[in-house]
Amino acid sequence: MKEKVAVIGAGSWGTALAMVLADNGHDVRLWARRKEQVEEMNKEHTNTRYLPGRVLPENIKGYHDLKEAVSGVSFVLLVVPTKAIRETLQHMKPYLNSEPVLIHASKGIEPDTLKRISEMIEDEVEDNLIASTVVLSGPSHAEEVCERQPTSVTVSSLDAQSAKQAQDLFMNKHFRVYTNLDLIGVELGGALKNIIALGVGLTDGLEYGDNAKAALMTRGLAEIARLGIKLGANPMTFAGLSGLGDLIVTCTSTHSRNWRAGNMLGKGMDLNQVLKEMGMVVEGVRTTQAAYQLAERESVEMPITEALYDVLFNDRLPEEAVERLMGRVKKHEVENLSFLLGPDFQDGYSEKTSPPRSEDI
Ligand SMILES: NC(=O)C1=CN([C@@H]2O[C@H](COP(=O)(O)OP(=O)(O)OC[C@H]3O[C@@H](n4cnc5c(N)ncnc54)[C@H](OP(=O)(O)O)[C@@H]3O)[C@@H](O)[C@H]2O)C=CC1
Ligand SMILES: O=C(CO)COP(=O)(O)O
Repeated sequence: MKEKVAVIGAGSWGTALAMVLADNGHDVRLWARRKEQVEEMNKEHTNTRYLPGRVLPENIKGYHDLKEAVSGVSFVLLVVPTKAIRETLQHMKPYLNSEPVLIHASKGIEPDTLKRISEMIEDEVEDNLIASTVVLSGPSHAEEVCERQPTSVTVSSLDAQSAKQAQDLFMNKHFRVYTNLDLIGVELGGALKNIIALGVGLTDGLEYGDNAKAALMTRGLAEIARLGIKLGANPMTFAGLSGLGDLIVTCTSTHSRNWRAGNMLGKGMDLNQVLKEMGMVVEGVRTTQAAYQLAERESVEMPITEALYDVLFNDRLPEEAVERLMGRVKKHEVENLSFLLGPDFQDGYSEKTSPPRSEDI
């Protein structure tokens, strides 16, 4: 069925997702805050700043007026950086009269409030729109999606029907969409993997090898899952597209903004210089701050996040951070899974000792 969809945010990801929706025959309104960008999209059918060399299908129309963009639509897809989510929702709120399904595709956690994006949405919109909020996440670089390269993602909502509606809206032969009802896990996986990608970029910049990369990704996933489980996520979600899948793509692809930013840091540039050079959002920086605070609040050990926090915000040298990570007190690798496998679960560490508690690891 042909739907009216407003895509709010015409950066690389908003534009690539608008192209998927346009391929599916929907009537797509792509909102950008800069008038000249909207003019370019409508006259030249391009978005040269964010997706150079790509031609936008005719059924994507650029909008500068937020009211016009969202009036009468069935779906609103929010794809602005996390730091712009609240402000954008506040501007949009008076015009959401058609009770659209709100989908977001942004990946971050807000520092200080420590809220996920669906929780920020809950703060900012009318009650009738909250339950049907959907997140779209997974391994999906805009640069490949707009080339119609095979891509698989996950949509999640507290409302199964809304997740299915989002699945139907996006699914096509290049873009496969799974549903997962673990909203917490899907949002956390997408946000927290950016921290690890920054770290991997950084070690690549320092010219450490593949062993370091594999270790960071594996132990990174362990600490993501540790925090996620404490916050109520389903552990299995972290083995899925929005967990392991997104971690792999972000840590191993030169498309990744987080990996590239980390790489520049590892080569010795300072953070402000790096962010200026990128000219695109590097969500992992603010999310490192948020995750550091969350780990403290929840008493969850997140050594990689803490090490990166020190490099980003406390002027610690990257080499020193790596040295500290390598020199941590001896640990057992496997988390205490007795909460999943029952109290008799044995981890094989020692016959005499009980399995370590997650906070010991
Ligand atoms: N790029 C990707 O491949 C993927 C990105 N994501 C996520 O999508 C989200 C958006 O990222 P992405 O598209 O890459 O970002 P980009 O840096 O490519 O674009 C950011 C967009 O947001 C706009 N913007 C910035 N600040 C504001 C504001 N205060 N109010 C309104 N609009 C604003 C920018 O407008 P302007 O040009 O005027 O500054 C621009 O259109 C992020 O959370 C990211 O993690 C998720 C999956 C894949
Ligand atoms: O989330 C992404 C891919 O799934 C995009 O990651 P970057 O923001 O690091 O480019």
